[in-house]
Amino acid sequence: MSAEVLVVDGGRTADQAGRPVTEVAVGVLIDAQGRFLLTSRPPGKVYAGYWEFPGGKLEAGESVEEALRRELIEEIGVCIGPAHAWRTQLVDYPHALVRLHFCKVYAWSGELQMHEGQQFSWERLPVQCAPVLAGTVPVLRWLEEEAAAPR
Ligand SMILES: Nc1nc2c([nH]c(=O)n2[C@H]2C[C@H](O)[C@@H](COP(=O)(O)OP(=O)(O)OP(=O)(O)O)O2)c(=O)[nH]1
Repeated sequence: MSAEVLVVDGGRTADQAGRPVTEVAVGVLIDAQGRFLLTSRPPGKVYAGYWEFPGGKLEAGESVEEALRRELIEEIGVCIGPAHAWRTQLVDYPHALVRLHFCKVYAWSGELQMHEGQQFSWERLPVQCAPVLAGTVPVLRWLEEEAAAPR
């Protein structure tokens, strides 16, 4: 868990009093070869074309795992098995203050289908996709740290 706020695209202060936090469930899908899935943000969304891990906002009453399961069916056509809560990161964008709940996922069913016009790529470190969304960059660092010192 990171207590720090990552401030992106602007000089806002770290004082977030009164700003609503949007909760976001994010899946780090890891395949049998140790690769992880990145997808590009669809046309029409903020930061369109930037690469990220698939996921989306929690709806009212949903848990992170429920939201992630719904979002991945909607966005990439797969039904995930267990979502293992991994790290959280608070990110202050101009458009929103978001709390990203990153989960590792090792099992899913179905074939990848990009339902929103995204691109996808199975990646290893260092990633070949660019640009990577600012709120996604810390995840690559965490993966590097784990690769250097596996638990
Ligand atoms: N899915 C995802 N979102 C991320 C990552 N990193 C990061 O900063 N974000 C931010 C971008 C957005 O502000 C927010 C996700 O919101 P979104 O707009 O993609 O969610 P959504 O699919 O529910 O969108 P919508 O229903 O409003 O169209 O989280 C990441 O790795 N994956």
